[in-house]
Amino acid sequence: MQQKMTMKDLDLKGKRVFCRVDFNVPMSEGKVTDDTRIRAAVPTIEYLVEQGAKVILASHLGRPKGEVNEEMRLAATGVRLGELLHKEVKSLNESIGEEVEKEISSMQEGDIVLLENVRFHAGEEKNDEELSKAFASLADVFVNDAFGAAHRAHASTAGIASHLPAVSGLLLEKELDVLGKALSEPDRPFTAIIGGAKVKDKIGVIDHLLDKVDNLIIGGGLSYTFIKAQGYEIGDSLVEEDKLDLANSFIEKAKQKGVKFYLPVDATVANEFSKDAETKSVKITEIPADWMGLDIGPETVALYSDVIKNSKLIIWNGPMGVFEMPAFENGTKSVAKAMAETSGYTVIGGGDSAAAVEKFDVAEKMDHISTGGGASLEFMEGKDLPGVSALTDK
Ligand SMILES: Nc1ncnc2c1ncn2[C@@H]1O[C@H](COP(=O)(O)OP(=O)(O)O)[C@@H](O)[C@H]1O
Ligand SMILES: O=C(OP(=O)(O)O)[C@H](O)COP(=O)(O)O
Repeated sequence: MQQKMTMKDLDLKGKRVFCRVDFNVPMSEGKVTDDTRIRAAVPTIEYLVEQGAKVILASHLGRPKGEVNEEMRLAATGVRLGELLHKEVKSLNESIGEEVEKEISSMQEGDIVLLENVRFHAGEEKNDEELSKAFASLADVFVNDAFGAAHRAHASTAGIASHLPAVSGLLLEKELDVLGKALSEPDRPFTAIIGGAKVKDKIGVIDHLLDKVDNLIIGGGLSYTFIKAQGYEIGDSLVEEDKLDLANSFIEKAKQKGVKFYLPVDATVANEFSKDAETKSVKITEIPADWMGLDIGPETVALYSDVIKNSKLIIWNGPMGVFEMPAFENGTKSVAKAMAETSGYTVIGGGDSAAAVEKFDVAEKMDHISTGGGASLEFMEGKDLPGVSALTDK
């Protein structure tokens, strides 16, 4: 990939810096309930402050569809950032316009303002030229540190980059570095674990990873499409009937490439989709007709844990079962534990897997937890990330 300019390539003293972060964090009753993404942006913000920049932070929160939504204001993230930095962060209630310009014109070096949710403007998600120019007019330099939104070609992630010197922030750089190295020069054996609910969302990533890995482990709801494709009864388990041929073609591709393709050998099945359902462990070839597979079974846990422990590099994306319900958390919890115990380099591909390692208290033991779910998936599919390609070439 073409090398992009970073913050370190520019003299930022006294410069107005429009820094796009991803503060799209979970909130409840107006408070931030998980500040991981805010903490992940701190090194970049501290660097900008140390360099004497005037720091103008911008982010989206939720999907307000181009309208002001009181529940999606960013002020609470500004409060949390202020606590983390021990420094004032001034939250504004607009992201463009006269008031914003006035605030910025009175900023001193090292000051920080946080613009309002950029998705309150319909032009943001449309990557509107006028809005991109309006953002650019507020600053001298654009820093993109929003890895979580790097797969979106929006006005504040990509559009603005055509109008200013555009460089990567430290978080964006680190994410690209870790994921990029993993895919281009992996330590072997290299294992990818793909779980979650839908095959259709993971087609690209499975296909691309089959060109790279030594072992591909499949778990979660999407495994039943593979099991059915192999001719077995899966009862009421999740299935995508139109993806059966594709599932078999992946198994075939793995064979041709010499990739070991692991499917569950047993499952925890339930008589209904409920936390209070009746459950039992069965061989994967013996799922009763009216039951559904909601987790991998104990033999699969042992098999997958063994592969994880014998790998030098492991990338994990997607839970092994319905881990939100205690009756079906064992597979995900055990994989998380095996990831914590392996001496291999462990990478968590954001989203639900990141939530799972937090939930099972092993986040500290992972080598890299990506702040982007969709973004890391698209990266692992080999796709171009618009928030990165829009940056200025070195
Ligand atoms: N066996 C299963 N049956 C139904 N849902 C499952 C199963 N295993 C995992 N899930 C669900 O998949 C969801 C996570 O999917 P996610 O990783 O976001 O990817 P996807 O894009 O495939 O939905 C979780 O909410 C989890 O409960
Ligand atoms: O939370 C995000 O995506 P993710 O859950 O896939 O990591 C990003 O902030 C992007 O948000 P979006 O999917 O509304 O564009």
